[in-house]
Amino acid sequence: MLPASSPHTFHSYADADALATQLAQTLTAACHAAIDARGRAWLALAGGRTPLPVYARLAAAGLGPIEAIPTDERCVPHSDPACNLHQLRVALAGNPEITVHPLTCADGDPVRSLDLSRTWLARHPAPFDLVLLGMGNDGHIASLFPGAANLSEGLALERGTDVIASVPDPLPPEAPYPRISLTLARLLHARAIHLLATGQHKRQVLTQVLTDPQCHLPVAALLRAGTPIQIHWSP
Ligand SMILES: O=C1O[C@H](COP(=O)(O)O)[C@@H](O)[C@H](O)[C@H]1O
Repeated sequence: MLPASSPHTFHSYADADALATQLAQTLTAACHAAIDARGRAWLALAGGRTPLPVYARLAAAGLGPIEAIPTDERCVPHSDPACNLHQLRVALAGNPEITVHPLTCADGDPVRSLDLSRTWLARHPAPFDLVLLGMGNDGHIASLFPGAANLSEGLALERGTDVIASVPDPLPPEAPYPRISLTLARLLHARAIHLLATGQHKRQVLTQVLTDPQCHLPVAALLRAGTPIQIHWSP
């Protein structure tokens, strides 16, 4: 899957269950190392459906203090099942030592949410101990969508803006909402970065990105940034 010169590592699993078990062990080990070194683990965790079994396994592990934020958020109320914060908190609820902080206001208002997330991230500048990213069928990562008007701001590699508000164009039918997203530069400010994808369509997207230099999907910007990424895939 990867050219010999690639800085990345590709992990292929027999099925989604095996992927979730192994990836949860990897997250657990990273959290233990961070807690031993710095007293807490500091994570950015993908939203969407694919990582939820990983989070359920992580919540079941004996860990220590973990603070996390979503990599991105849908601008909906926190009580809405489409809210990444909501899903993360539900999946991690079994472990009271894990705190997930919001990127948005409780009502999901995009303008005030951008202000909130910028202020909050400015106060929390430490590199993430681990970033777990998902990927959409359209090659988006976090909420950095191919058709967004301000995508270039979100993908810029110079540190400056930690978070952007954007509107996917077209809106994805499964989650048609304005978004708040960490920028690629902020996501790369991390000790370890993992990318999670399941299914044949997402594998084709990854293959295209890794083999076609003319492919300019957001996930391509991640994989060409020069930072080693651990890619996890299963059917
Ligand atoms: O909208 C989003 O989509 C991606 C992928 O989600 P999945 O359900 O296909 O796993 C996700 O990584 C992102 O955090 C989320 O907001």
